[in-house]
Amino acid sequence: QKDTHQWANRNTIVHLFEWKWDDIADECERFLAPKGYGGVQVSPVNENIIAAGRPWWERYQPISYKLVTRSGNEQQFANMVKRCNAVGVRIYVDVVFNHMSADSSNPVGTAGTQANPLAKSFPGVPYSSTDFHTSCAIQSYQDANQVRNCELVGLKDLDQSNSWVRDRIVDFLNHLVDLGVAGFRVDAAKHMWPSDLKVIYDRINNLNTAHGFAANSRPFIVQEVIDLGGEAVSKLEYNGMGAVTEFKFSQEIGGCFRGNNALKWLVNWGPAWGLLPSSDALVFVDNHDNQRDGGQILTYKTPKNYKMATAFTLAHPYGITRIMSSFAFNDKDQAPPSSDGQNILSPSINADGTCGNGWVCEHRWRQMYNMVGFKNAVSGTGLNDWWDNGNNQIAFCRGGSGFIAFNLENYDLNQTLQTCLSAGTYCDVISGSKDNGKCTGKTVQVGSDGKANIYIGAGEDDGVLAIHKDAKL
Ligand SMILES: O=C(/C=C/c1ccc(O)c(O)c1)N[C@@H](Cc1ccc(O)cc1)C(=O)NCCCOc1c(-c2ccc(O)c(O)c2)oc2cc(O)cc(O)c2c1=O
Repeated sequence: QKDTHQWANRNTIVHLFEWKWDDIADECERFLAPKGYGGVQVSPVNENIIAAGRPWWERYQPISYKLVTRSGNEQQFANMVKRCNAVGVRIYVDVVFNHMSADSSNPVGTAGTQANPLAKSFPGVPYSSTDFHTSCAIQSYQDANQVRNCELVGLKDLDQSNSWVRDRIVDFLNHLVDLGVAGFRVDAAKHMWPSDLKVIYDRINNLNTAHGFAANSRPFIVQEVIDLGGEAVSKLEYNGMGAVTEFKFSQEIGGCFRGNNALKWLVNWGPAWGLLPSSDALVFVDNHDNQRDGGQILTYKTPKNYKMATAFTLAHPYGITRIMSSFAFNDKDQAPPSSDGQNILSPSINADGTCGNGWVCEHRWRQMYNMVGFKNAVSGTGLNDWWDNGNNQIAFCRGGSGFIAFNLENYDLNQTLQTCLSAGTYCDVISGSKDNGKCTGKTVQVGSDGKANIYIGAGEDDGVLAIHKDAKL
């Protein structure tokens, strides 16, 4: 089921990776709702293994479906969902039900539950060995059967065709729907049979009307399918049942905004690039996993290019957009910020609205939240009036509601361009904001012909200029 977002013009999701429930609730009220974010993807809510050094990926090793993690307990989770829904910010839960944890000596979970992965014994659910596939290692991603029926890096592989397993998963998901969540990000969907997933999705209840959802609303499902081509399993096996993470988006947009592929080629950005149909594609510049992979993927570590790629992602009509909000890391396994090695440290909020305590809070960067406002302002329009200089300067309109220009050349962009906007004075929402009736950054004068002089210096911080109807003086 593909459910249209509750608000056609508030549909950008932010992944508040590793944030605690109480902090997310605060962020919904003080920042996300006022800035027009539509939803939050939260880290896994179910009990996970306690691994040495508390690496971020320990949350992807389930011990049970008890709602107790380092982000908080069930009461705190329920409270967060209630507070965020109350201000129109939806909650999407990262659910891990392809597998349970990998082998480790007498592991304990974040709710204090014991397990014996070697014996495929997880009494906290309970699961026992008959609920798992016979152990085999995934040796080839060219064999679709191995990818689904064997163990991903030693993680005990649940058999979703087994009715006991299906019941436990459905109960887990329906418990979350009852608490008011709007949908799910299905981890490692590639490793589960589409037919089994379909049965499970169809058994999820309609969203809880007590939380403001219209009657008969279906959960919004995003399926994590890492498919860059060349594997036996295809993203096209999953996009009939819900949205799918489009990793090719990340890859290609990184190449373009690193300067490895001219921006002018983005004129036909979308399915023509081998990407999923727009309404099926969950798109992002980086995610919690590939931001650690290096390569083409852009991250907060290269801020100018990252802001340009994010601005393009939010300005372009293609896909369902998700913003990554990270904690700073050097080592790829690094744990989220902590002052005692056990508890997660809350982000601090600086006077200028940025975060401290090791949290990057990309979603709080002006260039990001102002582009969420741009995306909301241009809702319902297409892309028109594309312009480029034949290389790394591009610009386009969104109907008569918005205009954006990019300069990735090592020389200035200084052109009179068609902005498609009505005559007047506009604030550039990249170099500043419209604040109390004035522009804190650049001002753009649009003439009665819709044209304006657009200037983006080669050395500027951001390489983008964006104006829209809600940023008009
Ligand atoms: O790097 C990691 C964790 C990565 C990871 C975690 C969650 C995700 O949603 C994800 O996409 C990746 N984990 C480290 C450490 C690790 C963890 C567990 C383990 O048994 C062994 C090692 C690592 O080096 N992992 C091996 C390479 C990454 O291989 C993983 C993939 C994965 C990577 C590429 C693919 O094309 C693909 O289909 C799956 O998905 C996971 C999903 C999980 O739910 C839990 C996992 O441990 C993993 C996972 O290890």
